[in-house]
Amino acid sequence: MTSMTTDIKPVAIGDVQVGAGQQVYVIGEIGINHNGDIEIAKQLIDISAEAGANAVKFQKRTPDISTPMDMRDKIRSTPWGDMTYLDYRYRVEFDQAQYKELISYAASKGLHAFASPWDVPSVEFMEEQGAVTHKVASASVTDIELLKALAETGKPIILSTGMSTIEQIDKAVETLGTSKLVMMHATSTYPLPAEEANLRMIETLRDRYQVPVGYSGHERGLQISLAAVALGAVTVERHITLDRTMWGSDQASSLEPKGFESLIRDIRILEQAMGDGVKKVFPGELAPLSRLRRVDA
Ligand SMILES: C=C(OP(=O)(O)O)C(=O)O
Repeated sequence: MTSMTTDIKPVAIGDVQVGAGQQVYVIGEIGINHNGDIEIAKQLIDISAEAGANAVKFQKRTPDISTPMDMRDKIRSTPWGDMTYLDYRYRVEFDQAQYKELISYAASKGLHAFASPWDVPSVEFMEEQGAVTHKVASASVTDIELLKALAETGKPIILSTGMSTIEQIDKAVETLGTSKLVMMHATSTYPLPAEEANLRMIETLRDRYQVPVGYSGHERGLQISLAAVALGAVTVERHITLDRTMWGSDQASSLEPKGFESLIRDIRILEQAMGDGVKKVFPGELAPLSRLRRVDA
């Protein structure tokens, strides 16, 4: 258990409380690293369950709406041949039946499964799936129409804050409300260089909005995510992949199975190690005390 105690109340995500004093809610971000292949998605769910994660996450798009106009006709080389960016976006989407299968597969492994919907129909899509929560991707912070649709679901919302100004975040929080909000500090550089991590934002966001704050990381390695936990991050999300050399834009800045497992192992150790900040003499110190201390006071 983490020990950072504040007055900020935890937020219930399904059957799990997310907040200070609770287990860190670790999310394996599958995103689009499945490359449209349901078997890869299932393997990434298996990996998350074996690593001890709490949830897996997908990205859900209606490509006709969520793909920026100037990107649509650009030609992209893909494992399925050259195609427009818009066609590629369709190629990596799952349909309702596939999501149903993935969400129940995740549930059978004890994991929540949800998505960041990138447009209003995708909110409806994930609502039909009965998702326990929805995430706002950093790219969507300024999409007020989307945020309103998310607020209307009444579900807890996880708001990421990369590529955004504090004024844009203020407006997003105003639209979403704070009663069921978990925020995530993020910097959307892929991969994230340490000097852009700005982890002290975790405290800034917590103080400013008085909601639980986590961390969505895009760095290589584990140190920055672990430091985020030491600074009180209540949730950690990392992209995961079967193999960093696989085709796809997020694969290189993702964690492979062993890395994700090490990350969660170390997060669970940190939860215990942070303590409560109240000075005490621990039982393990008594023998060294009697052996080493010369003057008793
Ligand atoms: C891109 C996403 O998240 P983040 O902004 O936290 O990286 C996402 O959740 O789809």
